Amino acid sequence: MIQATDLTKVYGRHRAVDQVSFTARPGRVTGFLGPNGAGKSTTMRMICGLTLPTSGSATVLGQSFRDLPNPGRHVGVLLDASAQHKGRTGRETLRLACGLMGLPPGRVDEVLDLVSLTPKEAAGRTGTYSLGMRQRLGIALALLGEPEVLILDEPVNGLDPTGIRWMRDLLRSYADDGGTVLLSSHLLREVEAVADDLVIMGQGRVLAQGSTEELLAVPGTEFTSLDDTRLATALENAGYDVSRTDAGLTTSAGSEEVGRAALQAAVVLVRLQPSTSTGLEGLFFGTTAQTGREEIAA
Ligand SMILES: Nc1ncnc2c1ncn2[C@@H]1O[C@H](COP(=O)(O)OP(=O)(O)OP(=O)(O)O)[C@@H](O)[C@H]1O
Repeated sequence: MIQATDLTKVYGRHRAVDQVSFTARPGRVTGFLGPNGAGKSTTMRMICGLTLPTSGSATVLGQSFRDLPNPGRHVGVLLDASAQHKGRTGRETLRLACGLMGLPPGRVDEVLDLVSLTPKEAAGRTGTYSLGMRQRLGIALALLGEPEVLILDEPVNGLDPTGIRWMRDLLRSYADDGGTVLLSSHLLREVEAVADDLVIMGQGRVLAQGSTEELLAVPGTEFTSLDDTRLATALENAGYDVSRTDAGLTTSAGSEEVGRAALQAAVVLVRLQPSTSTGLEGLFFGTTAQTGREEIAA
């Protein structure tokens, strides 16, 4: 469990993170989303005790990160995949971390296998690694101590499609086994595919949070008819909102009300169905439109 309570970070006159509160629960993947500069990394760094909050607090497994004894055994952290010593090999990096955490050296081969780094790759210096290989090593380090909580900042950056699928399966089974995952990413569709809960940030604040299902559910009805203008007017006159989408018209009215309005207006309905989700992309761009940042790739 991760609990952030009113976390705030002010740099000079800039409120990088402004009263951010959320809970990431065990058994669930919590997706942490927001455009560049929204404050995701700063929030994660405060949770991990690497950046001191201006105000507010965060706990991991009920304690502040800094108070956790042997934190690597409880919390696996990947904040910057490039942070490793470039002159060391992947295997040396893991062996060193094993020693620090008091783990048997055999654990190195287990995690190398888990993240699919070959013995040859593990023998190479991390300075020569591709971004994808660095991410895999970062994940190996995070998983090394078999922690109950994972905090991962952009872990799929640099991974190829197979790697992205692998990461999704890994996080899913980790959460299904009772682990807590906090995952930030710009890859919206990936987050949509794996996250049970979402926290969406913009300009340092939480703009929306809740279960993915709940946040993506769009109430209302989609329809097409032989006279959309006439039917839309009938629905608007009855007090419902109507908007045009690529697929036809969407209204806040339920199916039955649309059917009745079509009957009264003598319009033939061609298609009538509950609104399908606009997807995370729609929610994301909708909730962060005010920030004016649109460079997030799907
Ligand atoms: N050490 C620092 N000193 C001053 N400003 C900082 C510092 N670290 C972050 N910021 C600012 O805080 C804001 C939030 O940055 P942060 O890196 O947390 O955002 P982010 O959501 O992780 O963005 P990205 O997706 O681009 O990584 C930005 O405006 C950034 O410039």
